[in-house]
Amino acid sequence: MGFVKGHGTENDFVLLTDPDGELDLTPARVRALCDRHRGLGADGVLRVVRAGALGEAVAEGIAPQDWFMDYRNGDGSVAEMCGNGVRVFAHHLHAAGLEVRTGFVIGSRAGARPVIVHAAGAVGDVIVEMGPAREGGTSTATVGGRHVEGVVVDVGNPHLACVVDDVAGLDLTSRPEFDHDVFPHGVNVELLTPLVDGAVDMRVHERGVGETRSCGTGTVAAALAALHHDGRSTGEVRVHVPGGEVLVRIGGGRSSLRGPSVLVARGVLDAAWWAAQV
Ligand SMILES: N[C@@H](CCC[C@H](N)C(=O)O)C(=O)O
Repeated sequence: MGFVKGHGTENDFVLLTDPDGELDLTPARVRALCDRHRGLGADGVLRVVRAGALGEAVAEGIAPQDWFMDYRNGDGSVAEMCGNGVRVFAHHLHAAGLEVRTGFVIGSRAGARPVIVHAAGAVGDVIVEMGPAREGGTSTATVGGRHVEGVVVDVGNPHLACVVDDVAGLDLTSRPEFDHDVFPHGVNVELLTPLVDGAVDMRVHERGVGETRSCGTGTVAAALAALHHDGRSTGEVRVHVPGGEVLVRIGGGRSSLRGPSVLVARGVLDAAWWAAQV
């Protein structure tokens, strides 16, 4: 079976192209692929499948012939959406000749995500319409022993985006403690600086992964929290993450994410190794 390895601002993925949905992608196989010692190493897996090939019902705005991003976290869990993943997914579709249009829809469990591919060369450049970023009040978490407060944001997946004064100093080695009544299915926790000259610095602890070098949906949540902290509800924010920079726009009940994508390698999984990972 062929694979592609890629990343978006160093949030890295293994892509498995499975148009007809034939792959038995078990949690154990996802964990093995993502393991940085016994597998290829990645934060998550993107299965590239036609929406119509999925047994599950897909959301409004997604046609059976659309490509669907079946996203899995490195721990094997399923997540609704991945903003960096969508950009890498779109880049891969172009590079593999599976899509020739520059503007098209990618399906996700959070709904249809229209993309525009501005470049699909060595470094891709993709804008994703991320849908509404819904604010749901405030909540708290404990991060490395420190109490933090943040904005609850639904970007299709759950986030707690916290403006703090020392992003670099907080310990994200272990999973933040959070309010399970507010986040019954877990949460991605972002730490960010206040908005200065239209930009913030952000770090993230991702549900199902750990600290990663970027999280696209997290940057949208962070932009909303930064604007909120600045007394605004709309605007454009450059989000600096350890793995690079993305641009988020929020306004008119919608959000968009623009950023790079890199396809690193193409290869073939060993059939015996794959069969042993059940
Ligand atoms: N890295 C992704 C988000 C992946 C899913 C997340 N860990 C979750 O469980 O919700 C992104 O770029 O958005």
